Amino acid sequence: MAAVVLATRNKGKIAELSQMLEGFELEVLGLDAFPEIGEIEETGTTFEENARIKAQAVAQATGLVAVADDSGLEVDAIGGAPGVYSARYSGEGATDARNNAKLLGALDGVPAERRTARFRCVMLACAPGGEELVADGAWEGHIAEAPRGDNGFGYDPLFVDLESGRHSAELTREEKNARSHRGKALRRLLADWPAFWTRVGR
Ligand SMILES: O=c1[nH]c(=O)c2ncn([C@@H]3O[C@H](COP(=O)(O)OP(=O)(O)OP(=O)(O)O)[C@@H](O)[C@H]3O)c2[nH]1
Ligand SMILES: [Mg+2]
Repeated sequence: MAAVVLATRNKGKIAELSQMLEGFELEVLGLDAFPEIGEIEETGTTFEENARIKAQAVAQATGLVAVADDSGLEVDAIGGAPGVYSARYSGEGATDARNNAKLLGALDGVPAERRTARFRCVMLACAPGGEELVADGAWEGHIAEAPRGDNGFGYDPLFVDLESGRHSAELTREEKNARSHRGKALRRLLADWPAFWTRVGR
């Protein structure tokens, strides 16, 4: 069976992507199968640049097609922050809890109608020869005043889905994948996957 490696160490992403890739004729490997690959520094200034950095590094190190996801939260009232810095928003040793606390502090006093936000994701596949396939997705919502729900990861307890009014962390994995930035990006990537796979000679 054809193999791809997910170029991420984020367990939340791996769980969501693995579920969506079930049923495809693909062996999906994680970075834990390649302990020799160290930390990959995300030096880009856009989601696409960072996705490319991660996918290229892993494709070159493994000789396999690698799929990277670079994603983040854009909050309008604070100029689109934390954006590409979402994972590192609260600085050195950032955790989801500290990132969420910092975000609530930054939005202190901002009324509900100005708390609009969206998640963005760029999904990028890279072959060892450098050929690539890119897709993106966005998910509109707003930032609540207090967390709710236990599912998901990152800012999911604070992010409210525009359509359903539910916090992302209240959605099941299936419900989140059906509407999320990551779900949209992956479905777009998979639409062009057969042609890409032929092009890279797999
Ligand atoms: O509540 C959330 N629900 C989501 O669905 C989601 N998607 C992204 N994010 C945030 O954006 C960062 C990505 O940064 P990121 O793309 O660099 O990933 P990461 O550093 O966590 O792992 P890696 O893939 O780089 O190894 C993450 O850590 C989160 O803070 C999310 N938060
Ligand atoms: Mg990262």
